[in-house]
Amino acid sequence: MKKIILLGYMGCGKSTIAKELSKKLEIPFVDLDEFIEKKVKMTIKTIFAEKGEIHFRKLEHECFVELLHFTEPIIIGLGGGTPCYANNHELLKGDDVISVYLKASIDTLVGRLSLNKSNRPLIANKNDEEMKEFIATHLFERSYYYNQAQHTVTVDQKTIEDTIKDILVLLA
Ligand SMILES: Nc1ncnc2c1ncn2[C@@H]1O[C@H](COP(=O)(O)OP(=O)(O)OP(=O)(O)O)[C@@H](O)[C@H]1O
Ligand SMILES: O=C(O)C1=C[C@@H](O)[C@@H](O)[C@H](O)C1
Ligand SMILES: [Mg+2]
Repeated sequence: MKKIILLGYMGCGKSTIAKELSKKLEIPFVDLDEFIEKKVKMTIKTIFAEKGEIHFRKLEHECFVELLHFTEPIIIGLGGGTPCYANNHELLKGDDVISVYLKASIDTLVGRLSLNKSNRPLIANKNDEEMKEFIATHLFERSYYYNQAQHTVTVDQKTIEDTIKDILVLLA
């Protein structure tokens, strides 16, 4: 069984969808952000604050490669920025992986992230208006990398179940 990789902007639902998909397929789920946190025994927030983003991106790449070397099937939920650094987008195209971009509109992302931003260092200090502008620009810059995924599933106005169904169709 190939490794399933879910990717997309912060708040698109990678962790949520991966957890549910993991239950359905009975394949373990590894969240890259959590894998990094366990490995270095620091939260992402603290890594950014104390070591800086460049250090985080290096760690993120190393951990992503480590997960791809696991021999057993796994579902990997990437960090929001993972495909956009260290040529990680090239790793989305291998024969041994199925990569799925969970595509969310700016409004969907702002709606979800405004409720829960304190642990997301890139947006933690922004109000809703600033966040909308930031996400619009950032999503535009990142789309090239997200679009390197083998598949795209749109998540706007869909329940978690709807999105899972769309992914299962791709995997069938
Ligand atoms: N299909 C959905 N419908 C409604 N809410 C959702 C859906 N998917 C996720 N959410 C909600 O959106 C929020 C963000 O989801 P989640 O944390 O899974 O995103 P993420 O892509 O893993 O973000 P990050 O990159 O920051 O880790 C959560 O509060 C979650 O409950
Ligand atoms: O979009 C990003 O660059 C990030 C998303 C999160 O998943 C974390 O990996 C971190 O907060 C950076
Ligand atoms: Mg997540």
